[in-house]
Amino acid sequence: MSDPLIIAVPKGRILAEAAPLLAAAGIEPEAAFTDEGSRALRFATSNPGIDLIRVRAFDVATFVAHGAAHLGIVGSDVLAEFDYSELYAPVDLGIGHCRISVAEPAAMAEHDDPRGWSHVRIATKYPHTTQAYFAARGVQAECVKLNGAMELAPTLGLAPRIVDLVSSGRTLKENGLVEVAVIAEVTSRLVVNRAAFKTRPELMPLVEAFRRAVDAKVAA
Ligand SMILES: Nc1ncnc2c1ncn2[C@@H]1O[C@H](COP(=O)(O)OP(=O)(O)OP(=O)(O)O)[C@@H](O)[C@H]1O
Ligand SMILES: O=P(O)(O)OC[C@H]1O[C@H](OP(=O)(O)OP(=O)(O)O)[C@H](O)[C@@H]1O
Repeated sequence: MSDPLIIAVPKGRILAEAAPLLAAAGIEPEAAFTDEGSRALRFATSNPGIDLIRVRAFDVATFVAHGAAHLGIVGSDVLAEFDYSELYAPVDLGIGHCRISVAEPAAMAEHDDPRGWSHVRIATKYPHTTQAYFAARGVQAECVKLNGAMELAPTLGLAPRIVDLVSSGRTLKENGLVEVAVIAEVTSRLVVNRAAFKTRPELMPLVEAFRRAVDAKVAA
């Protein structure tokens, strides 16, 4: 028998939305998987041919692209930032809905015209996405890379604008910022390592099981 298939799932907010989809696709992980207190990183499932690993959202793409995991669940924000050619993203899972946007202090937005920008300094976790977005508009973007709490950057003078994920808008509001442009809508995708897809025949029915689980959720 070949080694188990490894599915990489991000810890954090996606995990709660992903768990019912995994169950609907016939993957029942051991209880520790959804226990935030557990320090384990690899988990058995009801299927002896499938194990789950719980990693940081950005690392899901890295594990799958390098073939260390065969399948993964990852936000389209992460996929766009890395643009790994080894990843095939066949199913939009319809979870993790948000958008990636440009934001700035409310007072600045009152007399700011994005059409007049020629050079911008941006604090973000997404420097490639940011540069590509602005370059397509003829604007040079200088990025300051942060891993979180981007919203602090404008008031502390690190960068006047940020590019970050927005869902309810509450984080921006509570930090005195407003959204001035939407770069892209974001949902989580099922990703597969392209080489593994050719060599592991069990992957195709698994991808189809996820597709059916998403269709059933949409129809419900
Ligand atoms: N507010 C949100 N609403 C909906 N989906 C979100 C939201 N924020 C993030 N996401 C999605 O969830 C993924 C993981 O985000 P999360 O905030 O849990 O990670 P993180 O805290 O940045 O991760 P880490 O702690 O590993 O750095 C994102 O890549 C995105 O696709
Ligand atoms: O528009 P909202 O509904 O307020 O959501 C947006 C926030 O959600 C994400 O952060 P998260 O809560 O995952 O925390 P993080 O800073 O640890 O990534 C994102 O980075 C924003 O800060």
